[in-house]
Amino acid sequence: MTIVLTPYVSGGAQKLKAASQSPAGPKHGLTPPALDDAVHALRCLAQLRSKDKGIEKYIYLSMLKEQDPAMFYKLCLANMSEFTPIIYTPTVGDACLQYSHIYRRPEGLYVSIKDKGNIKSVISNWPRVDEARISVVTDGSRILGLGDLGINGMPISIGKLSLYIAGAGIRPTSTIPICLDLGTNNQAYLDDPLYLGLRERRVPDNEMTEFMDEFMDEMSVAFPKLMVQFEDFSTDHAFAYLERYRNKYPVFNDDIQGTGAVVLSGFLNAAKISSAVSGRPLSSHRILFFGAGSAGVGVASQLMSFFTIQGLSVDEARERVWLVDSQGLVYDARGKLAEHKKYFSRKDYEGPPMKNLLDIIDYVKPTALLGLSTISNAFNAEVIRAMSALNARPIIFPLSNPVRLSECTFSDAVENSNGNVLFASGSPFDPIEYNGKTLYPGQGNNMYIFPGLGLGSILSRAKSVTDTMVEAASLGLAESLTPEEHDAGLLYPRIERIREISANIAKDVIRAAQKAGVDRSPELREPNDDDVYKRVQSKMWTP
Ligand SMILES: NC(=O)C1=CN([C@@H]2O[C@H](COP(=O)(O)OP(=O)(O)OC[C@H]3O[C@@H](n4cnc5c(N)ncnc54)[C@H](O)[C@@H]3O)[C@@H](O)[C@H]2O)C=CC1
Ligand SMILES: CC(=O)C(=O)O
Ligand SMILES: [Mg+2]
Repeated sequence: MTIVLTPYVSGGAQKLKAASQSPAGPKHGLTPPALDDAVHALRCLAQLRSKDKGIEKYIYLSMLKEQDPAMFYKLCLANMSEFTPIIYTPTVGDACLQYSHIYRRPEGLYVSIKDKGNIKSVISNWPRVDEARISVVTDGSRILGLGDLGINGMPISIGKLSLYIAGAGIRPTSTIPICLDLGTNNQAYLDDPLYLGLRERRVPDNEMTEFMDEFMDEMSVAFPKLMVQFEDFSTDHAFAYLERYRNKYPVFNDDIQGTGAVVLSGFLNAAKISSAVSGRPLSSHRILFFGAGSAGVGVASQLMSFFTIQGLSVDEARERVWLVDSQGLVYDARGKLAEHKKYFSRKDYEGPPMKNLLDIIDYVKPTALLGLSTISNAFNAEVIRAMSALNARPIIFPLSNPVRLSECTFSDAVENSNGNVLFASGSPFDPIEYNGKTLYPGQGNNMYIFPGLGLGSILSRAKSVTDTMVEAASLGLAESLTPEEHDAGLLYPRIERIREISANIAKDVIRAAQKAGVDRSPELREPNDDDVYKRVQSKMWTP
């Protein structure tokens, strides 16, 4: 097995660019006479905007990032709401689906099951330009809502790290995108002559766990200051490996914890608006989850703290949550349940299986409906109308990605709720004009959380990522709305402010790490919050 790796910052074109420059300025003759950085930025944007298809824009930006990372990140930061749907969801979903076909060059670390027993030497091939601080690791088994994409999952690790760099100022050379190749059960890829991964079905769990133990151990030895973000592992493995490693290494699972944190934050802001209209106490909200996988259960667990903050006991908080999976309402009397669904399984329903979402809404009478099911249009007009009949301001969050799997669109939610919906989706939708008013959709995506959570964990040198650190990230995000954003009815801050938001979240995460006693940066313990915030900002890499 040949392992080839080159960090994307050292491509051939970049070497040519370096050769064309000296500290005193461009070497005469190696660049066009009128090349100017500010004008070139406009040229790059024009080239990007001249492309019709999302995937072409993705390829263009991917090349720009390799050739001129500073220009890429400068443009990204200046145009966040235009760039994120290209480098991240939804277009990154297409890039994953087609990765083996659009592949140009290696962009991360590929570790395969064939390397078991020899992972140390594979990792040692990673070029050490800077000390690695953050790695996003996927096994490609559940990429967004697109299923098992095998090695084609690599762009998700790359995309998340681009957001770490843009959104939290992590140095590009301190990041490692990783895709683990443990085979794939995707028959179309196994049959595809261009497929870049192992042409084998996924290995059994015991073999995977031996591999993961070796991988995590060697990573921690090779990169002692590294923080690992697990991404898009299929649900059973997502829970299992988070539990297995979370007290041993600095690691978190973005789909369980990052999603939990971002949804808690948006839910807090939505519930306050909804309760102000209905007069209903915050503690009496009733939350129906459509989808009970890693994301659904991760969010449900995080939302427990919404209720415990209002003074409910843990048992009372659990009573405010109902789960629905592909078999319908999740309840004990239904029979055998997957381990991760048991905690929220209802004990107070013993009737026949309840499958129809309208029937379930009629039974539960939810104030909030959250979709993490990958089923597009599951929240159809009737469902939205049923939620609107129950609530003056219904909370409806279709959170599945990419956008074509969203449980409903923003315009459907607005139309069928007469403009009253409190809305957040996983992938972005455009604002809508409704009755002479501009309505803005929230984007309830973990991209608001992981950059700040990662940065705070790195700067505090956290030994592990505690639940209190994740909760701090969530509450920090909820509190970061400006008065203008509140007045515009936003549930999340504008993405253009991502650096300021990430710095604030990082400060709160550092404080939580200190409280939990898992920090290893004593120099951050003495300064007050303002000074910690300034130190965080001063550590951010700026293109
Ligand atoms: N907005 C965000 O930041 C995030 C969104 N997600 C999205 O959440 C979705 C789910 O992710 P996971 O939980 O990891 O996947 P999963 O595959 O583990 O879970 C899907 C769940 O939906 C249920 N389901 C499937 N068909 C159904 C049907 N017809 N009716 C009712 N329930 C049905 C399944 O039983 C399962 O419980 C994905 O689309 C993913 O992109 C995941 C993480 C973050
Ligand atoms: C956003 C994300 O992490 C997901 O859809 O899996
Ligand atoms: Mg994910």
